[in-house]
Amino acid sequence: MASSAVHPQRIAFLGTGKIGEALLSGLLRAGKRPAEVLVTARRPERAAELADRYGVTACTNAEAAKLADTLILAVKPQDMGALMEELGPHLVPGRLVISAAAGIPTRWFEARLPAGTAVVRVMPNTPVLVDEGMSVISAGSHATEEHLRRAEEIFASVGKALRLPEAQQDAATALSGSGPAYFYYLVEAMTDAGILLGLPRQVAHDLIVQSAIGASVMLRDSGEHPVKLREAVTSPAGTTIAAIRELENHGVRAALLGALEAARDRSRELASGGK
Ligand SMILES: NC(=O)C1=CN([C@@H]2O[C@H](COP(=O)(O)OP(=O)(O)OC[C@H]3O[C@@H](n4cnc5c(N)ncnc54)[C@H](O)[C@@H]3O)[C@@H](O)[C@H]2O)C=CC1
Ligand SMILES: O=C(O)[C@@H]1CCC=N1
Repeated sequence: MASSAVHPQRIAFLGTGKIGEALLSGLLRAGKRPAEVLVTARRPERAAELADRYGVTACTNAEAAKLADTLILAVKPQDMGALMEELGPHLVPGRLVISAAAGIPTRWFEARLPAGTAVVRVMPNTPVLVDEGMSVISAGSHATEEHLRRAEEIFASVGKALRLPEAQQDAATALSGSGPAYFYYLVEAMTDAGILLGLPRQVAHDLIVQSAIGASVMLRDSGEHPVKLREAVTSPAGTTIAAIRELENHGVRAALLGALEAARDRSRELASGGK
């Protein structure tokens, strides 16, 4: 998925933690020149470490606001209010502001930035680290087609990028933003099950991870509905149906419906940078 077609513009990451660094590394892999990338962090040692590791330039939020054409905001929703206070007075008109924060709507940023600032809301996920990210992109009220294309160019360089109406961002956050965590959780639980069945931990891990990779590639490439793929594994009176009966008895399908609803609701609660 990585391409070398990233726009020759200066991009700043404000708050370069887990997702910020994942995006930064992906963008550099995709061909973005380190000289065109700025990073900020709360702790100066962290910014210096990133500058050292990636060859990018560490700076303050105020400097980033003046120097960068595109600012990618990747602090926690709870820290976004403080970041806006630092940025607002320094932001030069004409900049593109991309927020990766869960929950916070574009209108919240527009109310805190110079009038007319283009804001794009993006929900990426951590597989951007391996160029298999899923990023959902929505325009704020001053973002033009050109701004959306610039955001798409950044996120499509590290996986898939999909435009959706902003009203669907909280749902997308529950599905793809948090999604990788659900799969890791399943792998962790199934590895424990392997240990219960007497396998060494590493063997159990390898069996489950390769099964997950095989199943993912089939889901992506076969064109078959997941039900069909599952039916092909489920032999009459066999082992798989015995396991599925247990999953149904424990309400795993209902638990997933409730879990994703809870994630969507939490995203909504974060709308005002809430606690
Ligand atoms: N981790 C994930 O999988 C995803 C996270 N997000 C969003 O990305 C944002 C960051 O999440 P994570 O990377 O998980 O959190 P994190 O805590 O790893 O990263 C946030 C970073 O921002 C820094 N920071 C806080 N205030 C700052 C300031 N004023 N100036 C400069 N740096 C500052 C923190 O020191 C920290 O390093 C959140 O808004 C989250 O909703 C979105 C998609 C996926
Ligand atoms: O857990 C969170 O709030 C962030 C947003 C999506 C994934 N991680």
